Amino acid sequence: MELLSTLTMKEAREKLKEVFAELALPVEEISILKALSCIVHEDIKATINVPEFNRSTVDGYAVIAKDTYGASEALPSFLKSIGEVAMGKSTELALQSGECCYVPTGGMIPKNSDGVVMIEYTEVLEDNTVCIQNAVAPKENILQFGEDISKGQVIFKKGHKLRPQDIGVLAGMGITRVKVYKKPRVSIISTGDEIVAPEEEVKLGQIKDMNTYSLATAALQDRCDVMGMAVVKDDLGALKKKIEDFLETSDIVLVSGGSSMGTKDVTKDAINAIGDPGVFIHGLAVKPGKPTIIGKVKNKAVFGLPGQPVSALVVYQTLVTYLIKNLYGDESPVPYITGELTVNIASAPGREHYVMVKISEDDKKIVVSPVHGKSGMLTMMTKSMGYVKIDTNQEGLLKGENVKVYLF
Ligand SMILES: Nc1nc2c(c(=O)[nH]1)N[C@H]1C(S)=C(S)[C@@H](COP(=O)(O)OP(=O)(O)OC[C@H]3O[C@@H](n4cnc5c(N)ncnc54)[C@H](O)[C@@H]3O)O[C@H]1N2
Ligand code: MOO
Repeated sequence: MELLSTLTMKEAREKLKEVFAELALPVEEISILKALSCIVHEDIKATINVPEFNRSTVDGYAVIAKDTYGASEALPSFLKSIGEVAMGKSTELALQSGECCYVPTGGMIPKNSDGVVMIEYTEVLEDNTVCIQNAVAPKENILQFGEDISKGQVIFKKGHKLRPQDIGVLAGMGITRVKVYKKPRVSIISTGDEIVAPEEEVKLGQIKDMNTYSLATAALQDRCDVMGMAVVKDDLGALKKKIEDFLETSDIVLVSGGSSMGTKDVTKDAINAIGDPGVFIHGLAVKPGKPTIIGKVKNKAVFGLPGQPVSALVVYQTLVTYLIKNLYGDESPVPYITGELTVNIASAPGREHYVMVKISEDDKKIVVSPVHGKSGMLTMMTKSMGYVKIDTNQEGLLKGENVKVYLF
């Protein structure tokens, strides 16, 4: 009997990157309001300086810093006010030594001024004299020309994922449209004679479909367009036909179930029957997720994920997300936090082991404890906040050890 090959996760990722190196996503130009979480397709350079003029960061009096040295409540400096800067207006005012000028927060600093004293440290006396009760250093309370963004500087590199603050910066430079990668199109099939749709009645021996839904929403979370979802019986012809249909509109097809070596496990044959090169990985040295299949047909990716709901989602997160990020050129690491293990966790060497864990705060420490269960129990994942990785050759982790928890 043909046995599963057992590539390590690292080897599988390298292979995935190599095989799908040509599978580039198309690019589109969209409004920045639609671009949240989109991946920037080319370096974006600043088109202007921000700010474009020296700007006060407080309400107060623009001064020549030297004129305020040593000033305090007990021993103030007295400066002559030469006027006021209006918000949103340019000013021609210029300070001479011994002079000051009122500026609102965000207002333009008059010529020769190099500091602003906050209004609460000043008092206006008669004859436009202002009593200054606090000293300021040069550049204090001023946002300098180009200090935030300087024209020509690369502000977002190709591959950057846009967040709300990034969208704000683009708007601040007058860039209202950006070139980003189009979303990858993903379709999902669950196979199994026992699987019924969630809204249908189950007979004894049948189960309601979880995987189509958990995988579709995982793909949405990865900013994919979900093109199709279907449940198919364990039938080679029917599965082949459904995969082919979905390949017409999708970049990636996910099949859950039928990935193992049972007589009814037809996913591998269905992928191979569609075309070359077909399946190039069957079996990973990971737990859960051992009977994973990966194939390439019609220059697109087809994954055969294990049917067990936890295994399907873990393989999705460790491999499918990896491919999607690669298509985007998104090199951001998987977010993790570190914490201290509350118990020993055993692991059989030979497979990289992903252990679902809970995180809590105890005595100002982050503590990590395993959530027990089997890969058929999806609630094991709903009770978890992430997973801890035990390397292939490690026999386990020890209580008190600091571990990385990859969050999901
Ligand atoms: N002789 C061997 N048997 C098994 C091996 C092996 O290496 N040798 N591997 C085991 C591991 S590990 C896993 S994981 C499973 C994966 O098998 P399949 O991918 O073929 O999955 P199925 O047999 O179709 O289903 C497994 C399990 O999950 C339930 N399931 C399937 N699809 C769904 C769905 N859409 N929603 C909810 N639950 C689903 C299904 O009813 C089964 O209970 O193989 C082991 N066996
Ligand atoms: O290793 Mo399988 O993928 O969990 O039960």
